[in-house]
Amino acid sequence: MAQKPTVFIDGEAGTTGLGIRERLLSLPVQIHSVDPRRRKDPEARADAMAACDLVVLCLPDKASREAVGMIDSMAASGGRTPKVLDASTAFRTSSDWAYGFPELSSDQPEIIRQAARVSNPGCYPTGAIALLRPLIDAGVVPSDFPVAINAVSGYTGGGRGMIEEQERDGGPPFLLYGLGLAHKHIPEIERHAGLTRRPLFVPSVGHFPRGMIVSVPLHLDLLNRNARAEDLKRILEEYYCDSAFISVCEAESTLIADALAGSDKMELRIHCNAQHQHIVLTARLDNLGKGASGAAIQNIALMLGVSPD
Ligand SMILES: NC(=O)C1=CN([C@@H]2O[C@H](COP(=O)(O)OP(=O)(O)OC[C@H]3O[C@@H](n4cnc5c(N)ncnc54)[C@H](OP(=O)(O)O)[C@@H]3O)[C@@H](O)[C@H]2O)C=CC1
Ligand SMILES: CC(=O)N[C@@H](CCC(=O)OP(=O)(O)O)C(=O)O
Repeated sequence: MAQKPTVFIDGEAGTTGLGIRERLLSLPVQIHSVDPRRRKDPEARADAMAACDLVVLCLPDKASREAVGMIDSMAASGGRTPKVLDASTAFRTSSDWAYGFPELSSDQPEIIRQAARVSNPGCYPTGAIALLRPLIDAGVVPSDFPVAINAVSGYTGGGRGMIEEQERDGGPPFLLYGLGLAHKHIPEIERHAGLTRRPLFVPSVGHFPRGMIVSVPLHLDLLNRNARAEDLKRILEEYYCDSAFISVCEAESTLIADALAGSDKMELRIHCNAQHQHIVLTARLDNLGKGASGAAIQNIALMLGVSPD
């Protein structure tokens, strides 16, 4: 029997690392771990990287950059190097990294399959890009449209620090943040949605563990091609008709943010008031599911050429 490919998760004990580890059990791969006491020891990590086919970086941005530096040094000294999937924000707009959103275009799965380095999308960008990219590609939303994006995330989006804080102290019921209007996900959304004007982005966090809604309000009469809500819905339905993870659903009068907690799926909706020519596009997902570990598993399967047992 052929040997199973090996995967090392650097940051295995963190929120995203644990989610990926759990989901890896569904793939025919072998997990290579380091002794937990040496999990931050560069030598132990370098040995693990040299021994595996794919390393998944589930680290803060700075530590991710350092890990990629270690792999670059291994390559420079002629060593065997693993493929890399990075969960941080560090390389999501780098042109020499593939963007790990298989539903981005029909070419994207093959791009990911061939790539040595893939960046896993951010949780908020996953929702925003899924809504906007098809409509921009279709020419309905102009690429320079002044887009404003609102979003709410469960507190696990803030990693271990925020989880401990919210679970220890109760945490505020709802908190608007990123009010300097310079959230780290804005360049990623702009680039991969195909926008040429920087979008406004206002994130928030609620006192619930996991779940997310990303909303994009638009004035229908400012869009191209006299588009109606039905046209936008049809564009999204055609774009995602082959996706096992993204579905286009009927509008609802209310949306509960954590309804997809524990799932790797994402639901897109178009809410419309035709009389006032107002629409709101919404994406609902689990920030730790399709927004992190679920997407990582899709990418790992493509990068290693494996599928669930
Ligand atoms: N949580 C989420 O919803 C999402 C997170 N991400 C991204 O994934 C990455 C990880 O985030 P998340 O899992 O939430 O964060 P966590 O804080 O939960 O986990 C990070 C892990 O990395 C470890 N770590 C930190 N520095 C080093 C180092 N130098 N060497 C080895 N291990 C190290 C931490 O250990 P210790 O705690 O001991 O410091 C911890 O176990 C981040 O870049 C984040 O932006 C992406 C999508 C969604
Ligand atoms: C609630 C919360 O704090 N969320 C995080 C983003 C979470 C995340 O997943 O960011 P990456 O995908 O880029 O790692 C934040 O706003 O910085």
